[in-house]
Amino acid sequence: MTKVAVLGAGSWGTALANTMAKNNVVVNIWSHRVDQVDEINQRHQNDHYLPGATLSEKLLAVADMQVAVADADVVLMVVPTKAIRSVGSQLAEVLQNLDQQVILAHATKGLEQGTHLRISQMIEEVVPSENYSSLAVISGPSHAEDVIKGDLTAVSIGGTDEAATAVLQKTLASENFRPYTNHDLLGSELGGALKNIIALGSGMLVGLGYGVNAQAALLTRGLVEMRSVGQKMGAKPETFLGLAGIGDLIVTGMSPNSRNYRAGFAMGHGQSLNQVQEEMGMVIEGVNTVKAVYEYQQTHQLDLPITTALYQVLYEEAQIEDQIKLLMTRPLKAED
Ligand SMILES: NC(=O)C1=CN([C@@H]2O[C@H](COP(=O)(O)OP(=O)(O)OC[C@H]3O[C@@H](n4cnc5c(N)ncnc54)[C@H](O)[C@@H]3O)[C@@H](O)[C@H]2O)C=CC1
Ligand SMILES: O=C(CO)COP(=O)(O)O
Repeated sequence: MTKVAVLGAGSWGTALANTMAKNNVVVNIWSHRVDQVDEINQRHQNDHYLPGATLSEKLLAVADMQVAVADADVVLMVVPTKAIRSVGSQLAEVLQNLDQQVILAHATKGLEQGTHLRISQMIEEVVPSENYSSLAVISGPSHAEDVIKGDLTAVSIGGTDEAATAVLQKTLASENFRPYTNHDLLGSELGGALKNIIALGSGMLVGLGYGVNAQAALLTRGLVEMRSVGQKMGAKPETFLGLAGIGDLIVTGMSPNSRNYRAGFAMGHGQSLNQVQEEMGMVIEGVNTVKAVYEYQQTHQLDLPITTALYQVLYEEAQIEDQIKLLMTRPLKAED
């Protein structure tokens, strides 16, 4: 029987671990917080992150990473981007101590500040290659809040090792949860990271009172920006037409369950970024990703007007309405 260690017990780590536990996969979920470990094991809840949800009694939470990872076939990292290096370094030590090799996967959607690296590139820098047989990503349209309720969901699992992505697929698949595999790890990671930028903008539009025409325009032109960044970084353009691209853009850009959309919505209503971040209590990945992509475009001859507008709002105190006006009155051009 497959054993999986999920590292990170926020909303997404918990929802994925719970999906696997309900499939009779042996799952240990690691959290660095003992109170959270107790809450999951004793009350089968993780109330801060998934209020009202009852978790599978088969899901075991563990505070010691070495205990969680021992004998695991798969390690799935689901912490925010800014924690990937530190959790990855702890994992490296554990795998070295255990002299163990695993299938290594992650479900994190961001880019590193400063380096603009993808998550798998950061993992490669901190975990010795002898400790994992392959790397994969779980991406696609999947809010934890909907998955935990059993709402129908399809995700994509990107990775070049078909045997490994098939193992992940099997651990997650159910009548309600349908994972597809693909070979484009890079594009699947980027789709998940880049759509958060556009979701922030979509929330802002709705917060300001604009309608679905405006949202459709933003999401469609946003997809063009996602694809240009993706192509520049080496992704397959067709990945952006799949679950990890347009699929995730739709769910995150339209649903109030999205943290990025909600953050944008609150800013559209006049709240400051600081207020929004304090009140959310969960990671809003798009805020850092906007900065990483804005910086990347400066050195890579890209034209990303939506990303630039959002950077101005989030980092240069520009007014959202002024940026919308600038976007709408740019020189007219062909749709390419
Ligand atoms: N929430 C969702 O529906 C989805 C989230 N994701 C992605 O999954 C990643 C995680 O997101 P969420 O679960 O929503 O985040 P979250 O904010 O709900 O939880 C993050 C978890 O990571 C832990 N953590 C933070 N820093 C840590 C550190 N230094 N060491 C150890 N643990 C640490 C926190 O204690 C918490 O348990 C993000 O990249 C997000 O974009 C992807 C798909 C769906
Ligand atoms: O990636 C997600 C859904 O697929 C989650 O997005 P948020 O982080 O905006 O909630």
